[in-house]
Amino acid sequence: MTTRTIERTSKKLWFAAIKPPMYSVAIMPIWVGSAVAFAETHQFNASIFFTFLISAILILAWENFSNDVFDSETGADVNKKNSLVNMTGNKSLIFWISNLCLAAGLLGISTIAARQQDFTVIGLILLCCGIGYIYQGPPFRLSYKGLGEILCFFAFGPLAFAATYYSQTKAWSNTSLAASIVVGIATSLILFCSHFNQVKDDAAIGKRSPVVRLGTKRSAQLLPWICGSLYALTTLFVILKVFPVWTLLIFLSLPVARKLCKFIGSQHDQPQKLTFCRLIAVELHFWSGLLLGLGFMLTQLV
Ligand SMILES: C/C(=C\COP(=O)(O)OP(=O)(O)O)CCC[C@H](C)CCC[C@H](C)CCCC(C)C
Ligand SMILES: O=C(O)C1=CC(=O)c2ccccc2C1=O
Repeated sequence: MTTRTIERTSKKLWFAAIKPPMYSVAIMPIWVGSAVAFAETHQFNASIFFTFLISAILILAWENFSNDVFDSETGADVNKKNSLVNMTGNKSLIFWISNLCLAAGLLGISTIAARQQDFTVIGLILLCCGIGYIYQGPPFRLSYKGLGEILCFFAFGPLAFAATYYSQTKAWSNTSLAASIVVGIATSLILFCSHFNQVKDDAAIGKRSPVVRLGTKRSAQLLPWICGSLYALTTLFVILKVFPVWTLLIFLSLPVARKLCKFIGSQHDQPQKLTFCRLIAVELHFWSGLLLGLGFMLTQLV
């Protein structure tokens, strides 16, 4: 191997370890939640929005860095080249960087609570962090029992949306709750898809992810239903007048949903080919969230 090839491979490995595209899962609840708040109240506090955004990214960095730390203790990541612990060989460094990210993220959220003189937002985010911990940390490790997708739904759906909406308005909203269901499902879908290429390693260490439990064929058959639910729920909420008609813009993300179902459906039994299927799921989450939020913004702007 030439020095350039080594450099390129190492860059790719760091990119896969830090996973920049994945951070859209922290951004979307804040974007859509704030868009719902703007559509309903015409209020938008940019400084709260950006403080929340940066804090959420830092909290997700904690979740991901500590995931590599905890997985290094169970053997889940023995074959994972892009684990930060495997790459640096320094578990305690990654552990302390993750804790630093958590502390900085929570500090940011605390400044929002202090400005509002109200502990609701920090309370909700602490609940999200608790969910993040029981997902992967000892003695719980609920992801090993196949409960990750449900936890993920609540953290990135109802809880993150309630915190975002409350940070902008100091109130609650049924529309925000409905939007959180759509975004929560899209987020859990990413986690579900990320289990296809790990199915053998997961089964070997007794990690009962939904794909291990159901098998890759039945899991792939479920995908069109999960993707379809994003569009069916949005249409239902528009018919019930919970969502404005502009939110039907979400249908523009349908080709990405189709690409995801086709890609996994045709090679569900070849896990080595599915390493990047989570990126298509991230793409679907990104476009569906962006368009849904835009739909809410347009009701005020047009
Ligand atoms: C770390 C997560 C998935 C990776 O899991 P896995 O071990 O299967 O994958 P690897 O192969 O990469 O090892 C995501 C877990 C999500 C968790 C259920 C909920 C996290 C909540 C966040 C802390 C909340 C951030 C919300 C924000 C909007 C404030
Ligand atoms: O590494 C991963 O596979 C994931 C990381 C992550 O932060 C996340 C967040 C929300 C849903 C899924 C995922 C992942 O799959």
